[in-house]
Amino acid sequence: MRNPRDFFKPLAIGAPDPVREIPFPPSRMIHFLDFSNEKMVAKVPDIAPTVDILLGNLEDAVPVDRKEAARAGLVKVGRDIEFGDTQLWTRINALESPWVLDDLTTLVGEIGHKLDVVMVPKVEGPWDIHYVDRLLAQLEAKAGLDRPILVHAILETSQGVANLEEIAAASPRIQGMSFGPADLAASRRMKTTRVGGGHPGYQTIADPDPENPDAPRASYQQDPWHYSIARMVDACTAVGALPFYGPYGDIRDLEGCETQFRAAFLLGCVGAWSLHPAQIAIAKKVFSPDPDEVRFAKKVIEAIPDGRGVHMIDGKMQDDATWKQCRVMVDLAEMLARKDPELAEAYELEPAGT
Ligand SMILES: CC(C)(COP(=O)(O)OP(=O)(O)OC[C@H]1O[C@@H](n2cnc3c(N)ncnc32)[C@H](O)[C@@H]1OP(=O)(O)O)[C@@H](O)C(=O)NCCC(=O)NCCSC(=O)C[C@H](O)C(=O)O
Ligand SMILES: [Mg+2]
Repeated sequence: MRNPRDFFKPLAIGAPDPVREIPFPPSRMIHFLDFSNEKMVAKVPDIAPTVDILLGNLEDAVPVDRKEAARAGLVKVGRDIEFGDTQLWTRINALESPWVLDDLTTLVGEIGHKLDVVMVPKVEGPWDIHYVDRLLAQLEAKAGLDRPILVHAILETSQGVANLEEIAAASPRIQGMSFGPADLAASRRMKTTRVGGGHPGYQTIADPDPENPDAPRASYQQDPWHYSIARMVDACTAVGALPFYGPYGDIRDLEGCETQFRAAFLLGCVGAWSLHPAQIAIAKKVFSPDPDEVRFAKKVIEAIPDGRGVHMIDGKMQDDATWKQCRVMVDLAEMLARKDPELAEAYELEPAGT
């Protein structure tokens, strides 16, 4: 095991110091784009200001014969476009693939100063993060970067989920995690062909009524991703990293997407992937707290300035712990209000610059 005293030392001579705190700017949606797709690229100037994170996807969904074009397209966009406060991420090819070395060397060398986070697919254990960590340090030193590029791990295999605590703690670069429900379902031999979301086959059923055994029994669809999301949230927040829900593949099912995103938000995720422009507004709505909840949280904080003792507010018991819950809500609202004047108004908070 590495000497714990060295955890925050750069892994290459001349590489920037690792961050001590993971930055948490607005991160409600990671919008996926294939930069070899001309139609999508044409939409970048309009889409970039509307999303919190724009991601150049190089991995699955990019055909093999367009891998290099997707990488070159991302380099061009990274060079040509100023993103303001929109983060620029990439999803590199899998570590076992023939493209990943060129992905990292090209992107860090050409647009490393613009790149905030590298998403690494199919991470199986801390050893995958250690590999990327050292390589990024070498490339950052070579490129003369003055801030480190962070790493986001995608959990897409049962081994990755089994090791997620070790993955989260593997490097100070770990920005956060998402899970890839399609790859993960395949790895676990789950019997679903869907990309995230629920399944009508995953149900609980009420007991038969002894008085009326032939009566229809109430049955409810369950969330097959609950366990994975909850574990990921704990692993990430335990190390100060950010958990995200992954993709919702049924693009036309906007209600299903909203419901899945909201369940993840409630459990602690800060955002989700958007695969199509229609999912951007959903993520924005779901991962921005509800104005009524923010109003109530502000009321609690104003009524209990020191966050101590027990109080009744609107018929509900409030104490030190509920005060912290309210702080989570208001801190998020304040952070989003600094970016979005409409939200600032909805939350009755001061927008940025006032
Ligand atoms: C899913 C799509 C293939 C759907 O595309 P399309 O059929 O073209 O949809 P529309 O006709 O409704 O599109 C309308 C216009 O919008 C443009 N468009 C579509 N998607 C995007 C986008 N993401 N960003 C910007 N613009 C977009 C279309 O080009 C149309 O333009 P125009 O004709 O000029 O009006 C497509 O949305 C898509 O490819 N999305 C990204 C898919 C992706 O990235 N997949 C990988 C991530 S999910 C994954 O990897 C699984 C995971 O790893 C796991 O294991 O679970
Ligand atoms: Mg996948």
